[in-house]
Amino acid sequence: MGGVAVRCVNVVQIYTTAGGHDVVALRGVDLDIRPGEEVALLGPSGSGKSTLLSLFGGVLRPSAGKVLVDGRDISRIREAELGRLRSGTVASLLQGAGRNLLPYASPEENVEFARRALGAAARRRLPGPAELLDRLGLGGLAGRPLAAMSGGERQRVAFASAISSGAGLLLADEPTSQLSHDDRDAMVELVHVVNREFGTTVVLVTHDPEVAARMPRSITIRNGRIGSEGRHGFDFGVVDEDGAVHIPDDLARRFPAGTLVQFEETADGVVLRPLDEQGERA
Ligand SMILES: Nc1ncnc2c1ncn2[C@@H]1O[C@H](COP(=O)(O)OP(=O)(O)OP(=O)(O)O)[C@@H](O)[C@H]1O
Repeated sequence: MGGVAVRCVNVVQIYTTAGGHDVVALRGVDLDIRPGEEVALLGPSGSGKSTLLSLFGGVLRPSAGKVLVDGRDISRIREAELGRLRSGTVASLLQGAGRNLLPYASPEENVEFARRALGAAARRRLPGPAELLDRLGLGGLAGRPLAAMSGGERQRVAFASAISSGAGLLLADEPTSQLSHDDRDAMVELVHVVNREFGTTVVLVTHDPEVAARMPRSITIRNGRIGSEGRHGFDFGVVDEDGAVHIPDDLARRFPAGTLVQFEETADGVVLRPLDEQGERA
């Protein structure tokens, strides 16, 4: 199946509300996600995470800048190609997706239903429902109607159905938010299994720091911009196009807005020193 790359170049997204007001949801996002990467998107409510997912999924076109999915510029491609991208390249898993499955059908029948639009060549190339469920470690659910399953089990079947058409990019919007701790952990493990088995690129929105910590890369969106990145348990600032770096929250409390700071290069790096009102070192 294989994963696809996602690239954002100075992406701006502006919504116009019914009242005619403009809301700037993204204010210049630069981002590269390599094929097969697993990325968590974090950030406060309203920071722009779902907007970014909608752009990656070809549901929105950016107001300015470029979004490239598998090398295709979604602001330029025609509607028909955008439709193919949405149904073939991208799989989306929404919150509570398990509720939207066929309740009296088995997992195999649900996966088969999700594959109904596939052509003959894709059917030959991709694993069938039973093999897919086995490879995802969900073979034990086979044959049981969904109505007899727990919410977590149904969500796992929804996950299998979402990726069954061979998408190279999986977009998951808070897929663990309504799950117990055990089901949440099983869902995160399923993300890793899909990534390992098929090389799928995964972008997962979450408010749960424990979920984010279990992804190899996490990106925090703040106020429509990339605020920081975490990799393998370490947090890093990200320099934007204007040379600005977002100060981590714990440091920002010590440097209220308007604080004068001096940058001093040392042998070890750069030191940031606050100045007092007289312009002297505080
Ligand atoms: N269709 C829309 N029309 C107008 N404004 C919108 C629309 N969709 C989102 N917004 C606004 O854009 C900004 C970013 O919203 P977005 O849903 O992307 O944030 P989010 O980080 O996903 O939030 P949450 O964690 O609450 O889901 C917010 O200010 C939101 O109110």
